Amino acid sequence: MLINEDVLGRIFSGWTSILRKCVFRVLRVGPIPCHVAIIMDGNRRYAKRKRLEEGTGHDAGAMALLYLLVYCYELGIKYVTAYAFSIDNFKRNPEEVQKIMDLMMESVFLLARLSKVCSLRVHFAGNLQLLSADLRTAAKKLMENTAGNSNLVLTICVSYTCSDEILHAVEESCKEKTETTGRDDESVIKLADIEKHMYMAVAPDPDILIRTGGECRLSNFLLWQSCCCHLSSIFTVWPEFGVLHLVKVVLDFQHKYSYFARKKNAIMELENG
Ligand SMILES: CC(C)=CCC/C(C)=C/CC/C(C)=C/COP(=O)(O)OP(=O)(O)O
Repeated sequence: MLINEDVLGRIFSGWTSILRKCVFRVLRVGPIPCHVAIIMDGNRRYAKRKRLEEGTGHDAGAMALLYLLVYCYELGIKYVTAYAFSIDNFKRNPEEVQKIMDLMMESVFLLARLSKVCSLRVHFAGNLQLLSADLRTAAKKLMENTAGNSNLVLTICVSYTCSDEILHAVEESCKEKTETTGRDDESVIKLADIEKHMYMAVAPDPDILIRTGGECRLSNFLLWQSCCCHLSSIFTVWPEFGVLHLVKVVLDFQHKYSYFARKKNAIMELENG
């Protein structure tokens, strides 16, 4: 197991931490994204390349996520959303599925510790009914225990696909309208009703969506929310994603910032009539 309690101490100490803070101070002269979303691809390739035991790539992936959270906290990025497990991933070999679920359970404890260090709030987004009762209970407890925190908000998309999220939001909107108006025709459903019931209603739309592992697909992740965000496909596999990759992505974002700001304003004006 790669994840252990010493990790947190290591991330926050040493000369690399000082150097990182200096780089971040310079980066903060420009606009900083509010929300970064990530598709953590390439864990198995990482393990294969390093000739590690099968499944160890996911351990290293969870560590990389932990490091990213600390970098985002230090840089002032408020929201991080990670695609940890899609509904389609349940079709993988049952041993690998179990390994990822166990890892998620262990991560819950580590995230609880991190939440105290950097006032981290954790959300789990997706069809949580598909998880084991133990993991669901642990996830709900972590969400409740961190609900008062506000410096950094992590949303872990698990048992998630965006098409399932949209379907769920439409169903919930219809149910709510029927209860409140007695009408069940879809003409009374407004865009705002659906958005209110999206799992991702807990965060603003992402400014940056990163996919590692060299792929350029969204794989049913945040399709609804990513109409106006900077997409970044990175060749590096997820466990090797580090601070320099984040700095490069943020610099790219800053370079294109005025275009995205104009686009977002235009969409907001259209929505507000
Ligand atoms: C704290 C927390 C939420 C932990 C999450 C653990 C974690 C990193 C899960 C990601 C699992 C996953 C399906 C990765 C995709 O890489 P892949 O297996 O498809 O890799 P490949 O592209 O090399 O096949």
